[in-house]
Amino acid sequence: KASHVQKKCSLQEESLGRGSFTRIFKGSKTDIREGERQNTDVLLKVLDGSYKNCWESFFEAASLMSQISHKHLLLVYGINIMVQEFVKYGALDLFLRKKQGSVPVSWKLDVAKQLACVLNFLEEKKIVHGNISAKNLLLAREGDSSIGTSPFIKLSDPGISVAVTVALDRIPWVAPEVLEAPETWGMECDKWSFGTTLWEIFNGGKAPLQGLDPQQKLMFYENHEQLPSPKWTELADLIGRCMEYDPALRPSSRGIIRQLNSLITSDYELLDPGLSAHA
Ligand SMILES: N#Cc1ccc(Nc2nc(N)cc(-n3cnc(CCO)c3)n2)cc1
Repeated sequence: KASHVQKKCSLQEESLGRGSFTRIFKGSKTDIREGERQNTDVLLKVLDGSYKNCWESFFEAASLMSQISHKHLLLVYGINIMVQEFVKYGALDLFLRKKQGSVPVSWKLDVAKQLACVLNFLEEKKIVHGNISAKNLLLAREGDSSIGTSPFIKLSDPGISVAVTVALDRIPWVAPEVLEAPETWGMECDKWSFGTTLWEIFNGGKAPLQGLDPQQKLMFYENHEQLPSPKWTELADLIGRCMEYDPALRPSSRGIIRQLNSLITSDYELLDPGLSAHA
């Protein structure tokens, strides 16, 4: 198992001065190996915003240095700053927990459909995301039915690949076959995670299998268990089909979109609005 090496870079506020195109800061990185913590002083060179057009050569130089080593050559630990667009309302799981179930079913279905659409896009490009979850769905627009605006989500980067982190803490998002044989996993693993994310969306952003320790989580897969079904049977069916232990039985993204559309047209919410509150 890849040892769970956790890195944290803390950054001193004031800069130590300026390089030609960069600002430099003193920081420290903390590695945790076999449970013990090692602090290392680091120097962070950040490219000046005004020179952003020369970031290619900045990265080229840095990556060249990180590929060779010599006792008189400066060690480059990594090029580890990713700059993302700031998404206004942040991660969906936290948003749903804050909203405490006051989010209408139609809002949740809209978000589920948007995720199914981007899943379909990735499937057509033959790209496996590998880390679909509510915490990796970012809410760019809150959506307010009273003024007729709908939510808008953005799927975040997969982050560190599953193989690197201890996949156990990714249960029940990581597909079972990925734990079995990481090299065999393919498109279907994103369908499994889609099912888990659907479950999160309709359970107020609660983390599934919370409180289970890694051993118990492993048993959940060993015993081919399923997450507790939501009351809405059509939704439970869709989640169950996505979280099939046999990858070949999981629906295609087009199948998922079709089934979601049929959910939307069903008059579930009209039946008894009270019901949908806790769907
Ligand atoms: N209160 C608040 C609040 C917090 C954050 C954002 N915005 C934003 N933009 C991004 N590009 C990425 C993330 N982000 C959040 N959690 C993760 C890790 C899990 O994916 C990534 N958050 C907006 C509002």
